[in-house]
Formats: sequence, C-alpha cells, structure tokens
Amino acid sequence: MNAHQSLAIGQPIAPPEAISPAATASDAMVRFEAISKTYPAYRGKPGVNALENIDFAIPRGSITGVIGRSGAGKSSLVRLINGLEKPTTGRVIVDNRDISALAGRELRLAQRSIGMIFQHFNLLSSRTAADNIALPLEIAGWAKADIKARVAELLALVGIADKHDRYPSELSGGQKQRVGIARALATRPDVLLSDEATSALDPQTTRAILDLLANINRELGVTIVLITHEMSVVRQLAREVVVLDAGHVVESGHVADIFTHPKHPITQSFLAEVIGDSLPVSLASRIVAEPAAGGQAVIRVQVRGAGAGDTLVARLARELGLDVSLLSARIDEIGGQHVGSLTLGIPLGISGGEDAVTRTLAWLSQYQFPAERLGYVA
Ligand SMILES: Nc1ncnc2c1ncn2[C@@H]1O[C@H](COP(=O)(O)OP(=O)(O)OP(=O)(O)O)[C@@H](O)[C@H]1O
Repeated sequence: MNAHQSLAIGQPIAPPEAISPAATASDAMVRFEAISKTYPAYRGKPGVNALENIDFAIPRGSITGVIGRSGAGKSSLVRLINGLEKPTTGRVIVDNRDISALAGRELRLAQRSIGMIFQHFNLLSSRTAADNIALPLEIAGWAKADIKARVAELLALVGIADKHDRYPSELSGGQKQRVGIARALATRPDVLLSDEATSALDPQTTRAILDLLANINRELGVTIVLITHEMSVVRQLAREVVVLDAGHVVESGHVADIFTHPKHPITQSFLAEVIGDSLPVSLASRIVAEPAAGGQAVIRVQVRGAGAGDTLVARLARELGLDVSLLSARIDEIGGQHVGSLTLGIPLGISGGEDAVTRTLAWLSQYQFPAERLGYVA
C-alpha cells in the first residue's frame, strides 16, 4: 500500500493541469493559437495590448469559465471567438475552422453556430418574446411555419412557454435572460458565449439561469464559454477555468484543482471573495501574528474528494500523538468534486515551541494536502 492508498480522507490533490495541452487536438471546440490583440492608437489615445500570447483550448462539450477583472481582456477574447474582432497575430479555430480568416457570407454562416447572451439581454423592445427569438431564424431565411414550431420549442426549453406574446418591458430580468438564451439557441449553435449573463440578476435568479445553462449543456451538448468577473459563477457552473489578467492567461485548469491549488495572486484574490475561504468572524478576530506560550498555531488545510477531511483530524492526532483541535470546517461541491478547507489548532509547547507545528506541516506535505499557517490563537 502506498502513502496515498492508506488515506481514508479523500484524494490527495494532483497538481493543476493546464487546459491547453490536453485539449489542443481535435477535441477542442475553440482553440486560441498564439493570439495577440492590439487596438491601435486613436485620436491621441495610446494603443492597447488587450491580449498577448494567448494559447489555450476550450474542450468540446465543456462549460469553461473565463474570469478576469475589468479590462483583463475577456470581451476581446469573446469577440475573437465569434469573429466580431480579428486577432492582430495568431488564429482562432472554432470547430476546426479558422474563424479569424473568414469574412462576408462565410463568416455570417459560421456565426450561426455561435450563440451569445449578454448582461443586459439586448432584446428588441418592440418585439414580443416569441418575435425576439424568431429574429435569427428570419435572418437565416427559415420558412414561417418552421419558425413558429421552433420558437414554441425554444420557449418551452427555457421554461417560459406562457410568455410567448409578452414584450420585454412585461418580463422580469430572469425571464428576459431566458428569452435571450432561447434566441441564442435558435439556430442550434455548437457554442454558446455568455458575456456576464447573470451580472444584472439577483442571486436566486442567477442560480436558476445557471441551472438552465447546465441543463442546456447536458442535454444539447452545447459548449458554453462563460465570461465573468465572479468566482461564484465559475464555481456554480464551470468544470474548466481560465484566469485572465492584463491580457495574459495566468492560470488555467480544472475548477476543482484551481480552487484547491490557486497559484497566481489574482486567482487567490478571486477565491478569497467566495465564502468557502472565509473564516468564522469569531475565529478570524482571535488570530494574531505572534505565538503565545500554551496557545495554538492555526493551520488551514485544503482537502478534496468524497469524504474529504472526514478522518484527517483523527489521523493526525493518532499518528503524531497530538491534541489537534478542529477550529472550523467547510466542504463545498465545486466542479463536481467535494472541495473544502479545515482550520486546525495545533498546540504550541509550554514555552511557545513549534515542534508540533513543524511535524504537522511535514505530515500534511507528505500526504500532499496544501496547508498554510494563518497565525496563532491564545
Ligand atoms: N475597441 C476598442 N478600442 C480600444 N481599446 C479597447 C477596445 N476594446 C477594448 N479595449 C481595451 O482593451 C482592454 C481589454 O478590454 P476588454 O473589454 O476586452 O476587457 P474586459 O475584461 O472585458 O473588461 P470589462 O470586464 O470591463 O468589460 C482594455 O484596456 C480596454 O480599454
């Protein structure tokens, strides 16, 4: 039995694996190859390098989150996927075709297989829900009877069959986004681009729309690219994530890996914003920087896998002969995996000695549990 098999406390955490190399073959739905995008200087404003050295692939059938702060380059990336912008260098391959090389009718045809939904829905206020959904089909030259049947199907798919004749002003934000999703799916696209599609919605409606997108991905097999500045959206929906910062991909991989193993400070700061990382106020307020004789060191351990963390405290106590306390614990389901963090109190020696802390950190490292020392409590 090796060290890993002997653990009853969930899987040790594998190092995060970049999306790019794994999905560069034909299983990629979208592939960025050596992309850069520079907006030229204009009327005295300097040029902007919005994207530099972008090389990654979005697996076919995946839900991939692209997260970044304002100005990171997310919208530029999306506009490259649907051919609204051309790269300055490199190629964007969508479904094995170089969309960056297409123009005119060819580009318009390719764009029919790429749907898009927006933060502010972008519905025509003068058209009913049904007529908004019909629009791309009219443009594509569908027959009237076929449009009618398809629109009815789409309204049912997004759960608003009864809103057929309603105008956007008569719909809630969530209902408007359902119309937007139905319109985006009208021409049966292979890719659905979501540009901050839930940013204008309350948390409950956001949850419902993200659930709808998950169903669409599962049932129709549509690849979803989720542009967002919120890690909570990535956590709820995506399996893969790409972190953009100042035009560069700083980290990418499976969501569960990135959540347990964030490397880049920008990823760490996104993660700090989601509740899983926060400590109970009563504990956080007691943590100090200096050890106190007879107190405890506070260690946070990341755990992952079914039963994650269940027996970690007991094993540590037994194997190291320590009086370990569990100060707080949180387990979430992220990217389809159980991921969590345990905050442990490790006793200091009578004179504040750290021998037990050193042994605990070595033990955790041996079993590949990422751990950090948060400070000390009396
Ligand atoms: N058409 C344009 N012309 C000039 N500069 C642009 C243009 N579009 C974007 N930029 C610049 O490129 C950079 C990246 O912008 P982009 O909109 O892609 O970022 P973003 O991550 O989507 O930001 P936000 O979340 O604020 O929408 C920014 O510095 C932006 O000012």
